[in-house]
Amino acid sequence: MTIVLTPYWSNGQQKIKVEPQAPAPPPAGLLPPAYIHAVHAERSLLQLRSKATPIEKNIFLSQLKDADLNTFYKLCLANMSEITPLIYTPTVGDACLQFSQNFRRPEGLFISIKDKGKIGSILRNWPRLNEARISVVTDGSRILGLGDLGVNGMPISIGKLSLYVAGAGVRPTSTLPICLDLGTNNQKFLDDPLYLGLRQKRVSDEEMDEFMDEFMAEITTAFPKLLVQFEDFSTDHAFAYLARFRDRYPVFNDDIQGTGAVVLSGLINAAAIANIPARNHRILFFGAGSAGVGVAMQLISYFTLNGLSVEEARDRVWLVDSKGLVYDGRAAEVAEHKKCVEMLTMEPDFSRRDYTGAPLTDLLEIIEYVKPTALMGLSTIKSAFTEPVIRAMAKHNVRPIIFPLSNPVRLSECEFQETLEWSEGRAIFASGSPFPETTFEGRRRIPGQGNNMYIFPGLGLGSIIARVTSVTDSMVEASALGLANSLTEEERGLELVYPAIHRIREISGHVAVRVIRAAQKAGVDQSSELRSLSDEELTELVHKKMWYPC
Ligand SMILES: O=C([O-])CC(=O)C(=O)O
Ligand SMILES: [Mg+2]
Repeated sequence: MTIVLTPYWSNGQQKIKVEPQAPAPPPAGLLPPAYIHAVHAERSLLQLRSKATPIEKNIFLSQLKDADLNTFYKLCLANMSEITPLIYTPTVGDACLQFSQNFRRPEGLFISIKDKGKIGSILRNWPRLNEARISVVTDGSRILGLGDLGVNGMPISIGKLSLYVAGAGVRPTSTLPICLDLGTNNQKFLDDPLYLGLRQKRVSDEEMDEFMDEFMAEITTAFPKLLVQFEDFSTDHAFAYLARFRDRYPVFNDDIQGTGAVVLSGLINAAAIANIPARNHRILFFGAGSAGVGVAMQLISYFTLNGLSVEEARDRVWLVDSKGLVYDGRAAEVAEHKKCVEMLTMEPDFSRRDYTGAPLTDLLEIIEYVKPTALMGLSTIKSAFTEPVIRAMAKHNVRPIIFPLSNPVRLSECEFQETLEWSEGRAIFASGSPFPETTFEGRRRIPGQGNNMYIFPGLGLGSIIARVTSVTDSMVEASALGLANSLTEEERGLELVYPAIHRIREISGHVAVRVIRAAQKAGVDQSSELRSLSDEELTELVHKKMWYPC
C-alpha cells in the first residue's frame, strides 16, 4: 500500500508528517503475498462502484486520497467522466452541505476573523511552505448555488484543487485549500451543534476589507510563488476583491473570469454549429450575479476584439436580474449588476437604453421582446427555463443556444432531455453541471458541460509555469480561445461545444501554452527563459512539468 501525505496531529498543534512522494514499500509481511500495486487501482474502482450514493462515493474517494494518493489520482485520470462529478460538481455541493457532519481530518487551512493581526503565523503552519503554488480560497459565502455555507465551503477549495492535479498535473503537494471564516448568516448552521465554524454572523464589509488586505499581503509574502484563485465569494465581494487585488497580486476569480472564459468558448463553438457568427448573436442572460456579469463582460470584450465597437457589442447583450429586464427606465433603483460593473470600473454597463416600456419581469415575455439566439441561465433558479420558454427559443431560432449554467445539477434552469424534446432536438445545449448523454430520434446527443473546470486548471498551470505577477484579461481571453479551438474533428462532428473530459490533460496543456504566450505579451511573466521557446517546445515543456501518479 502506498501511503503518502498522511498527516498526524499531536496535542492540537499544527504538526504534520509528510512522507516523500514515492514512498518505500512497507516491510515484508505487511501486504498480502499477491498484492500488486498496479492492480490495486482496479480493486479500488470496484470498491468505489459498490457504494450506493454519490456522497458515499465522495467520502470513499476522499479517504482513498488520504490513504493512497497515487491510486486516487490514477483512478481519476483513468475514469475522468465517472469520477469528476463525484469529487467535484455536483456531488461536492452535498459534501459542502454535510461538511460539519462528515469532517474527518484536516486537508487545508482555516483562517478566521479571530486570526486578524496574526494571519501570517497561521499561514506559516502549512507544512509545505516552499512547495505551495496554487491556493483556492473561499469565504463560503456563495457556494455553487447553495448560498452561504460558512466553513462548510472548504470542500469546494479541495475539489477544485483535486482537479488542478487530475486535470492539469499540478503536483498534489503544490496545492493549498483555504477556507476563510468570517462568520456565516446561515442560521441553520449557527444553530447546529456540529457546525465547525465560528458561531457568529458575517462581519461588516469594513472589517472584511481589513482582513482581506492582511490576508493577501501575508499569503503572498509567506508563499512568494503562489497563485490565488478566489472561489464562491458572494457577488459583491467577488467583484470588489478582484478589483482590489488584481493589479497587486497574482489572483483571479474563477466565478467571474473562469466562468466567463468557459462560456465564451462554448458560445464560439455553438455559434459555429448554428452557423451564425458569434458577434451576431443576441444573448439573453437570466441571472446577473458574479457569473452572469462575468460572462457578459467576457463576451463584450471578445466582440470588440472582433470588430464591433463597445456600443455595438453592448447591444448584443440583455441582462435579466431578480427584478426583470435591466433597462435605463429602471434607473430609480440600482440594478444588481451595476454594483458589480462599477466595482471593476468596467464599461459598458449593460442597462438597455432602447427599451422604454413598463418593467418586463416575465421571462417568456422578455424572450418574445428580445428574440434571443442564445439563452444563458446563471440564476440558480431550478426549472426557470420552462417548456414555453424553450419552445419560444425554438420558434425564433433554427438552432437555439440554451445554456442552463447554474450549479449543482438540481438548480439547473432546465434539463437536457426535456430541452431536446421541447426544441424538437434542435437546441445546442450546455449546462454547468453534468447531464448524461442520450439518444434523441435515433441520434446520439451529448450535452456540453460549460463548467469553469475546463479553464481554471490550464489558466492556473500556465500562470504558475510563467510565474506571473498578475493575471490579465488577455490571459483569461487566451484561455477561452485555447479551449474553443481544442475540439477535434470527431468532436465537431458530434456537435460538441466542449471537448471530451477524458482529454482534460491535453486541453489544460493547450490552454496553459496560450496563457503563457498571453502573459509574455502582457509582460507579466517572470520565467523569461520560456520566451525563446517555439510553441512545440513550450507545449513539450508544459507536458513534461505535469505530475503523474506512480
Ligand atoms: O464549481 C463549479 O462547478 C462551478 C463554479 O465555480 C460555481 O458554480 O460556483
Ligand atoms: Mg465557483
